Amino acid sequence: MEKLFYCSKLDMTIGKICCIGAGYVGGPTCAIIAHNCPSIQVTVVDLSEERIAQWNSDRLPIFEPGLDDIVKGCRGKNLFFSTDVEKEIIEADLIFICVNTPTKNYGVGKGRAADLKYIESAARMIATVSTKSKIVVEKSTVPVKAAESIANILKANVKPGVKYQILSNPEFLAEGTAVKDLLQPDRVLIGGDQTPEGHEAIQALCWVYGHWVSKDRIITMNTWSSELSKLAANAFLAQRISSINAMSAICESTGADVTEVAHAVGMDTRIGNKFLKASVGYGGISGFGGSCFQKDVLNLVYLCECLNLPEVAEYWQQVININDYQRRRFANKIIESLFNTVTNKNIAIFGFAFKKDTGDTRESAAIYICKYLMDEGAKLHIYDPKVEEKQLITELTHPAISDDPSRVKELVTIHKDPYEAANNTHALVVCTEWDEFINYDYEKIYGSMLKPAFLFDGRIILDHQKLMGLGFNVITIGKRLQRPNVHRPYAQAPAQ
Ligand SMILES: NC(=O)C1=CN([C@@H]2O[C@H](COP(=O)(O)OP(=O)(O)OC[C@H]3O[C@@H](n4cnc5c(N)ncnc54)[C@H](O)[C@@H]3O)[C@@H](O)[C@H]2O)C=CC1
Ligand SMILES: O=C(O)[C@H]1O[C@H](OP(=O)(O)OP(=O)(O)OC[C@H]2O[C@@H](n3ccc(=O)[nH]c3=O)[C@H](O)[C@@H]2O)[C@H](O)[C@@H](O)[C@@H]1O
Repeated sequence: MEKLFYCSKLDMTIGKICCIGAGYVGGPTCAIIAHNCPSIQVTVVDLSEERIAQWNSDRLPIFEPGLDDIVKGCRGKNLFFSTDVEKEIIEADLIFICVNTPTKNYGVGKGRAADLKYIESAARMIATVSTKSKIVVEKSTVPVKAAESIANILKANVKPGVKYQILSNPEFLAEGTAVKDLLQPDRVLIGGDQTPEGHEAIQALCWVYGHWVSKDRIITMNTWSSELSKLAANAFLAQRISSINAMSAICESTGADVTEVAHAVGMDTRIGNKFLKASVGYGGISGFGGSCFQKDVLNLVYLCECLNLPEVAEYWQQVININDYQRRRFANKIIESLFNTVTNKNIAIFGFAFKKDTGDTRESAAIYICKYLMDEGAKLHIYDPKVEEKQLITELTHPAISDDPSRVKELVTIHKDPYEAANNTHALVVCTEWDEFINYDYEKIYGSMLKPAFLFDGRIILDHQKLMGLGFNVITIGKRLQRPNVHRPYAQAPAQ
């Protein structure tokens, strides 16, 4: 049996880990810890009975390639899912706070600041029930100095003999590749107090990750640097996507091809090709989606404003503005191409998840494309291989998307088969880069559509020349396509 890590300053051994929040991060992260650390008992708790029941069932609440096998391999041995939040907190030596931190939709900072109410309630719960010392690890993405608030809540309510150390350990996994990202992380980041007690807590968490991550990939620093590094990393990634999307607009007006531009730029080793080529291929449609980029960049903008750094806030706000612009631009292009009206036209939507290999729809570009088309009265026929019907309807009937749920019902049909979705439509819009879309029988699809048949490839994944050969009018991002053998001169700059 492995010797467990003993923290002399807190007088405890790391034998039990509890994770508060059984979501996209808490579930996979703890499954990987349990898989790699058989001597540690890991329990993931959540207030949602439905979510915990799903984690304990054959159908996990989230789709992540490779996750099923890992969960099934350790569930019931050293990995548990429970709604008994209090009991698990009491027993744990180390607690991950992995709750959601959405953008605030009320009060001060509405629409920009991170809503920390779930973090605070988790911290208060720990403070209320703990009867022994603990290391509390902030894994949720938070504004800088949030760990200080957690520490203040814990210390203000501390029981005699109980001590706490607070660490920041932000998560960098991406959905769809969570298992790979967790098993082979680029880096694990741990921030803590620069005191002997803080260093020991940092070492305890390094020991946990050290079971499968090599030492040179585990970096430690002060808490505030760690918190800011997470926001900075997401802001840099989002900025790259907005940069290439801004270029895509120039490409469409000049005859340049954004794929070629991204290739040329990305060959510079100082710049690198990641999140450039993909941004054209994956994010081209309408900028970035997903639960985090927008929320975290907005969170950074708000932080800058609070710190009285308006120029810095404005700089990062532009990343969001370009993303919004890209979304709108693509929807407008669909409407313009369809002879400036989509009212009562049938439009097939291929893909609703915010990226491939996930069923997550949060902030998905497809939601906004659907919204803009529904606003114009288009009839949508949606197909996604992983998104559940209930989830899809919840997104489209959200008050920010539609103020009339009955109208959504009238305009939207959800299909289980892509060929059915495309049948009798005026246009087909690819919104997610699912691999299966590449190999469909487009000849069959073309044959079943109304003519002229339009195909809008928002992810730049299809063979455009082949599709045009079949008869489709193909429109994509960052490139003007010409029908084979048809000569169209480039647009000239407007006359002075
Ligand atoms: N989704 C992602 O790919 C990534 C997310 N993050 C960050 O990780 C955090 C969690 O994100 P997700 O897992 O996506 O969120 P999620 O919404 O999927 O999961 C959060 C869970 O916490 C539960 N919860 C909230 N308050 C609770 C409480 N007091 N007690 C027990 N359970 C509670 C909710 O019921 C929910 O199931 C966020 O801060 C996010 O920014 C970081 C990296 C990647
Ligand atoms: O904090 C988070 O939540 C996570 O956010 C992103 O992960 P995720 O949102 O799951 O997925 P990404 O692969 O980053 O894609 C985000 C969005 O950007 C788009 N994208 C991605 C890459 C690209 O080059 N261009 C582009 O538009 C995707 O289509 C998607 O809509 C980061 O990649 C993770 O490191 C981070 O941990």
